[in-house]
Amino acid sequence: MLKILRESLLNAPIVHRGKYHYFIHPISDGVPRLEPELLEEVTEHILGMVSKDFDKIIAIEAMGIPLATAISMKTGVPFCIIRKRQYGLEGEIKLSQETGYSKGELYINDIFEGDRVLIVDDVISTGGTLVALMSALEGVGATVTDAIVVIERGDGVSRLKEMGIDVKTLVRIDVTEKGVSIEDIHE
Ligand SMILES: O=P(O)(O)OC[C@H]1O[C@H](OP(=O)(O)OP(=O)(O)O)[C@H](O)[C@@H]1O
Ligand SMILES: Nc1nc2[nH]cnc2c(=O)[nH]1
Repeated sequence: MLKILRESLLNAPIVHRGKYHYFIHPISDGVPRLEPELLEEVTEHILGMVSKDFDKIIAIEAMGIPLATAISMKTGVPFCIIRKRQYGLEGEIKLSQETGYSKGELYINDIFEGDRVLIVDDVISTGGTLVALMSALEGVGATVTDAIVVIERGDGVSRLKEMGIDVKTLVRIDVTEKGVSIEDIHE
């Protein structure tokens, strides 16, 4: 299980963003090319981890989008993208996103009180993005049925756990200048 994901992570190149060792992988970057077999392996696995019914899928721009598209087509459930662009629609919510290597704004549209949402994303690292997103969704009155992220690095998952938020991941990795190593994989 997750054989293609495992192999592709072990072959991922590393680049430096300041002091941050940034791995490059089809699921988190769309580079090298994302083969349909890998997308199929990962999205099937995500669906096997879902614990409750949901009526919207939420994906964070950019690399949550291929995951949400594939899950939407498999389930028939629509997806909303949390965008880095402001639209100025009524009810739009602005979030500040801070990762290990970037800062910026995200905008939520078309999520309302009572929505039952599945969050999917490619990577969790510091957890900053999900902390901001979860608190905004709570403010709206939406219920997060599951938050599932493919690749985990750093302490984001434990940081969210301390706040009472459970995030499921498929694989936990460590990244050094030499490359990616796999610490734990959800078989
Ligand atoms: O746990 P954190 O430290 O908050 O990092 C996780 C975020 O970093 C990546 O997004 P990025 O802003 O790089 O966007 P991308 O999908 O456009 O590459 C990833 O898609 C997560 O949204
Ligand atoms: N592609 C990629 N996305 C990330 N998001 C948070 N950390 C990383 C990383 O090292 N690589």
